[in-house]
Amino acid sequence: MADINLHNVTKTFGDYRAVNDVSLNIADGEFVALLGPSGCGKTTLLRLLAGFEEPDGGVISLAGQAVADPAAKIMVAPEDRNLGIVFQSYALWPHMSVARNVGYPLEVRKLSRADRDKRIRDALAIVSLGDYADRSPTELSGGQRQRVALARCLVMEPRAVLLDEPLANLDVHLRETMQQAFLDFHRRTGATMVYVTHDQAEAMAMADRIAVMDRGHIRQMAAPETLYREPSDNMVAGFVGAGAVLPVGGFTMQGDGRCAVRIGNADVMARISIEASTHCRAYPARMVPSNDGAAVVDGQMQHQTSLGLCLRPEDVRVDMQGNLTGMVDDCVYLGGRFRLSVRLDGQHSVPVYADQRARIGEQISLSIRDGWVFSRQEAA
Ligand SMILES: Nc1ncnc2c1ncn2[C@@H]1O[C@H](COP(=O)(O)OP(=O)(O)OP(=O)(O)O)[C@@H](O)[C@H]1O
Repeated sequence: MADINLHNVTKTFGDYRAVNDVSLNIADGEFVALLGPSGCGKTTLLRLLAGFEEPDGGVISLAGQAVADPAAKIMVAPEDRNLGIVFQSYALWPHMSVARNVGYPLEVRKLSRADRDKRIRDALAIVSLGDYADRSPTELSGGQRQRVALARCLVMEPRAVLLDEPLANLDVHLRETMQQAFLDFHRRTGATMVYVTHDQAEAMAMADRIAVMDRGHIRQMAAPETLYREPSDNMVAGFVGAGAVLPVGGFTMQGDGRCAVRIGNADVMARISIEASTHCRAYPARMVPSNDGAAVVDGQMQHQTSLGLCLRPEDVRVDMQGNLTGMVDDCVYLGGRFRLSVRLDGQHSVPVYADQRARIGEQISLSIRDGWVFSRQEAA
């Protein structure tokens, strides 16, 4: 298995930059998801890794060795990169048994019968299909077929496995089962895996780290919980997890990476990104004493910057003593609890989990116990 490195990689179709100056490092054995809306460049990035597309600029390396570097006229062919690739369509031969499908790449490479049989047995065991070796693929479910496709790429002992929306054709229930199958596969093989999806729940459930893509750029690459709790910008905050972003006019630092922001008539305590706090401190700042005697800094926005407060449903509570009030816009039963959408100021809605159903139009009090303040300015 191998680490994967991309340095300033660009791919243009006509005058459209489908992949725009992307740099990222994927560690040996890491499971990384490429996540983003349709057309953001995920598949193009995967195809560049696989060698099906040639970059216009930048360098792609596998295990420290350049496999694509136009400036140095290096372009290693897909079959020489030794990568396993799994697509949405399983591409199994219907007239061959499961075992023969899995072992076919080894036949092509003229491995001995004994060698082939052992590798096929091991690969089928890893995807829990040992008992299905003699079946035809037509006698398998969609999830089982996808596992055969995984086993087939595993017999080649690839340096990494690239997966392009492999669950897109499966129903919701099977997708969940298969997520677990992919996780088991990853744990058992220690394979480096790059997984393309536009489904954030799928990416969050499986990946060690997620690269969020938008219009050819990587907006943020981080562990799922970091993306969720500390999105770097508006696009990531909106795309990953349910939540709301409220505009913030200014903040008061509290000295422990937290700040107070004014929402309506209430002060809300929130965590703040270093970028947002330093950017605003560049503006003439004022040291003022806080109630407990610690020094605090008043931050105000520069004109060209805007700050956002990202709130997740678990940050907000229905609270009779809460100092915010709003009107219930929506109430959805999730099983065990309700998710409300509450409009705070006639303009901005926040998500809230509640134990009880609320009436649409009802006025309720809320308290906010956490949030994340970030700079809403996005890279071009
Ligand atoms: N061979 C091509 N020729 C011209 N344009 C292309 C080609 N391949 C991709 N594109 C364009 O590049 C952009 C990125 O496409 P890509 O398939 O990488 O997106 P994606 O994020 O995988 O989307 P989806 O989730 O819908 O598959 C799109 O605007 C697409 O139309």
